Amino acid sequence: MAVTLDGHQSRAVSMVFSGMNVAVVGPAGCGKSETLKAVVRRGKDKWGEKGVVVLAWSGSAANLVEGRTLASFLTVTVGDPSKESILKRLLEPRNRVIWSGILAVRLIVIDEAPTIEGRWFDRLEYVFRMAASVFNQCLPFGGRAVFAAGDPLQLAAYGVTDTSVEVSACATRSWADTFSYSYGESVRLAGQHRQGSSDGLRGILDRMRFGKTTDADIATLNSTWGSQAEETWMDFTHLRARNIDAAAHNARMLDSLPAERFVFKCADTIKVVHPEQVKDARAKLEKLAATSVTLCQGATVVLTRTLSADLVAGSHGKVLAVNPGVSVLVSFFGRLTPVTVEVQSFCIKDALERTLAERRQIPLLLAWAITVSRAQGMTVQRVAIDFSCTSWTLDCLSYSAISRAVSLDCLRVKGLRREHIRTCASGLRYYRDMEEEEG
Ligand SMILES: Nc1ncnc2c1ncn2[C@@H]1O[C@H](COP(=O)(O)OP(=O)(O)OP(=O)(O)O)[C@@H](O)[C@H]1O
Repeated sequence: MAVTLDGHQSRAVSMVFSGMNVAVVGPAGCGKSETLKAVVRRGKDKWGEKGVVVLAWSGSAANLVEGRTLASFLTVTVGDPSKESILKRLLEPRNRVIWSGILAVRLIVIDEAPTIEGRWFDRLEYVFRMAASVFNQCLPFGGRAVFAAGDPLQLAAYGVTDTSVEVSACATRSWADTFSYSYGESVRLAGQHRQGSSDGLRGILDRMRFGKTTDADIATLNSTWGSQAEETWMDFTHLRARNIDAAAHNARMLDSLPAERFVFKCADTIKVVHPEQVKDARAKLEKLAATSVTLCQGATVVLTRTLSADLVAGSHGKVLAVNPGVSVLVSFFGRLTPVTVEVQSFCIKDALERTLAERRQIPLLLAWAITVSRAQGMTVQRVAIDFSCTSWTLDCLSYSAISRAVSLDCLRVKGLRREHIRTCASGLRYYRDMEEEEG
């Protein structure tokens, strides 16, 4: 069910339909993704399904908003081609139908935009600009409506740091052209919908975001772990910096359950033929759904795909029963009735929605622990983070992790030290420049 937007969210939506490009930014939980969903709904009402494209960098972020990855939209299945070579390929006669799909797009919607590398944002902008009439080629994205959402003070694109040559999408010239001057605006959302203000978590996060964490904040967060053994919080999701650490925790927890194990093995259909494309397709399928998922009764799982308006990707629950290879009965936290989750099809498609590769797999993963990257964009009802068990060197990683929680009550933190809290200079610069623009 759609939420009722607050004043800032509604204003951002109205701006898009009055002809402005809009980038909504703001802290975790201020409602950027909900605003994005409202823009998509209204855009589809106005321009139809084909008139709106929803994009994100990672498969998991795209899944959360029922969108596509940038690379699949641009039909780049291999390598790191230049914007000119992407355009050249799209203009080939064999890609005529894909090109006409791009021509039909009137609204481009991008979630978690700061996680996109600058060069990929430039490529997307260039392709859309070249797909416009010659009179509109001087306009960003060829004059199409553009809406982007994300927080430059959360996780940046992979490999993008303050000293790297590559920058995040929001530090590019094409971003500035799209969302400033007379074409658009960067809009800061001021609501806070994930964390209530009552128990102090919101204040702690506000300070952490700008590198102003106090010793008292660190002590408050570390005091949430208490003296209980972590095994007593079976419904808490542990967040880890790296896949390998999340997998190790899940394996340990699975071993502690006495129930019979069931392995869901994926079934792949690959429709591309070139060996490099096949390799790339397999790597992308792996990001959408695991090769094999081992489950048993009592396991904590996360849904990796939105099944209905009130059962969204990121929902956590406990396995009640397994129908091997077919379905899993899950009791999702906060729902009275268990849900049967069936094996689903995960596809990599080209710009015209033609399937390049398909993986059939159960849309569930063991979720005693997940990575912060996978959790980005999610609200996680109960979060546990042991900072002493993995490395937390990435900028903004600690903030991105802790901000998944809804309150101090629903958070367990251990081993947090000042050096774990890193902000990102380019993110700080983004907000400072915005303030200067706003006067
Ligand atoms: N206007 C609203 N009224 C009620 N709930 C809302 C509203 N806007 C957002 N929410 C809820 O608040 C939570 C956080 O919202 P959302 O995911 O849109 O925030 P976000 O800014 O995208 O967060 P993040 O930066 O972590 O991705 C979600 O559970 C969402 O449904």
